Amino acid sequence: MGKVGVTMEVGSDGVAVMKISNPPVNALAPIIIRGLKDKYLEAMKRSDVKAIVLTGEGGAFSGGFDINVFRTVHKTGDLSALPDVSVELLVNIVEDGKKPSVAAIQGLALGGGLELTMGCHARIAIPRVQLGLPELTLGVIPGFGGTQRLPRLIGLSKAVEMMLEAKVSDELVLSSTAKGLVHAFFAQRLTSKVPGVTDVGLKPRQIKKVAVIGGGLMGSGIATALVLSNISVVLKEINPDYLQKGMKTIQANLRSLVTRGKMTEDNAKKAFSSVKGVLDYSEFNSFNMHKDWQKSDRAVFLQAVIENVSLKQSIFSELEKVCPPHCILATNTSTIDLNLVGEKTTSQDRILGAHFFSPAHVMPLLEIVRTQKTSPQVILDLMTVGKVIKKVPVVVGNCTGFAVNRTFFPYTQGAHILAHLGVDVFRIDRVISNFGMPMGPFQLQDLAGYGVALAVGKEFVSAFGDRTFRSPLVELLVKSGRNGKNNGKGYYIYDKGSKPKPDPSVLPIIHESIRLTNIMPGGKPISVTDQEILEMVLFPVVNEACRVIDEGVVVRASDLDIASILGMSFPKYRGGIIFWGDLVGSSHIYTSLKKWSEAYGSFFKPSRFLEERATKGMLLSEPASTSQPSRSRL
Ligand SMILES: C[C@H](O)CC(=O)SCCNC(=O)CCNC(=O)[C@H](O)C(C)(C)COP(=O)(O)OP(=O)(O)OC[C@H]1O[C@@H](n2cnc3c(N)ncnc32)[C@H](O)[C@@H]1OP(=O)(O)O
Repeated sequence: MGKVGVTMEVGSDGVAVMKISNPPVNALAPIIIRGLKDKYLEAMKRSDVKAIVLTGEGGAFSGGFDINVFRTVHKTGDLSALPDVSVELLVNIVEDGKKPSVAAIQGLALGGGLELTMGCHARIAIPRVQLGLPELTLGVIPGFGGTQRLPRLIGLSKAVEMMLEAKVSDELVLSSTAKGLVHAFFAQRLTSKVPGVTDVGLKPRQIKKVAVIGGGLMGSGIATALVLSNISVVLKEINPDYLQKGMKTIQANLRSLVTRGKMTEDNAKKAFSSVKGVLDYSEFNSFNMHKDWQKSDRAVFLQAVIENVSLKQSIFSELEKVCPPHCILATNTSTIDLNLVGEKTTSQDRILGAHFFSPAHVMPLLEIVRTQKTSPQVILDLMTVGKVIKKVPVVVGNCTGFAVNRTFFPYTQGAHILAHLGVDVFRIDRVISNFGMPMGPFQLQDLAGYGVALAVGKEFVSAFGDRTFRSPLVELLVKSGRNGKNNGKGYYIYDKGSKPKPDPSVLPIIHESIRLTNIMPGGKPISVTDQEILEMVLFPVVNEACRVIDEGVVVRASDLDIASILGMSFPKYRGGIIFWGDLVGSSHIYTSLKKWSEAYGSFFKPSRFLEERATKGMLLSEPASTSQPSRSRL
């Protein structure tokens, strides 16, 4: 770890080279800002200094203002922790200074880092530097004068305006949006720290090749993600037709990136040429035998076949016979128990789940599911593959639905209960999308297809029967010839080229389901506000998230925040499901759920963890005290 501070060396030519040092990205922490001020004042005073070159240590200029300070301000509400950089340092000292400053940029200059360069009198950069003002992604605006200088690159006469800017910036720092986004920034980085895996001195091994078994929607999406990051793929299918279909899907995925200007034709061709289609395992035993490979290199065998336990079991048994013993055996599954999948092998230590979200080459989350037997090295290796292919890997324990699907199964359930209590499905969808989800639960069901809803529903009924709402609605929809977006008819009508439109002809089917389930109190629709609709859909999700934390399915509560943002598109600016739950307050969530469980049944019953947190007035995100027995599945 380099020394944190600002250094200055004055050459015989009268140029003072000032270097910001705060590894890894030279964030502008208060100590750096103080250092800059001191060194600048010294440079201005010294007669041997004629000009200043401002740069950063270790290959980067600066990644911007230290985001940890925002966190402190969010905790305390005290804005005085924010130093006055825009006027005091940049206008009065740097810009107004009598000696010229040149910013020498390498690596990156982001946010406050870039604004610092704008305050200098000139800027020089090496090619391929990363420049940007990403403040909005944290819910704040460039607060060091960047909004003024960037358009004009001059700001002396605009000092007053800049101060007003500074005022808006201060207000935004305290907004719940900034709090949520800053939380998400750190929560995302924390997912890469997994106790017992990333802190025990293990080194990730290079993965150069992945065999993907199954070229359906998921398999071809995963293969696309891999070749996009230069990992070569052997795609195995069971017959030439399926194989050709899989290869075509990969090609189409790549072509759509070219069409959208995200990659060049040449690169797409190169990527496609690193997929090899095969129909048997004959190629697999030569994996890791390549002459260029180090002993420590590994290959991953990833099965992306349909959710069928015996099929997954037999594939792993076959793989165990044909592939070298140090290869990793992963399976893409969204719900199936991993202990079961590995049961018929003696390779449990190298078996783990790689749950990609569809479309796999687009969605950023990779849920890595470990069992009690998976070795830390194998987990670390798959985390590394995840990062290489630009996913955010979140390591979770084994249970039905793992972290994301399990936490979110009550989302659709709550919406269905409301519909059967007589609340309009389109109103429910509107309320939920106004909250910030990209679409409501009914439209989401249309998008995922009813086959998925029925299959996943069965898994949850058998695992969590005590809190599953069973209704015949989806079956009735299928019987009436609807299959959601797949066939253009669901709760909504899907006409090519136009937005989904609510379909009034679905209402009689819903009424039939209401009649069959008969849960409306006194046979009459309940009357609820939009706020109650929101809470009746989302509080059960928070409740299940509490169980997931309590059972140790996730390393820490904030991992669920990231999993909910990246896997379920929970609004990032709300910080994730647990962060939002804490903003709302465990006590309000608990009392509401209790009231609804008395009125509408056990689906709403508050979990033990929620009850305890509410009673003790503790945050849901607070780690359990060490005196409590560990129930971890990790
Ligand atoms: C008033 C001003 O206008 C306001 C501002 O300047 S707000 C800040 C604007 N700057 C930003 O938003 C940049 C945020 N940082 C990033 O996008 C990325 O970290 C990056 C592109 C700089 C580097 O990415 P990458 O190489 O993948 O490394 P990454 O893991 O993200 O970061 C490395 C470490 O630096 C930390 N870090 C990065 N930027 C930071 C910052 N601005 N403040 C504090 N810590 C920061 C990360 O938390 C991480 O810490 P960890 O190792 O303890 O987890």
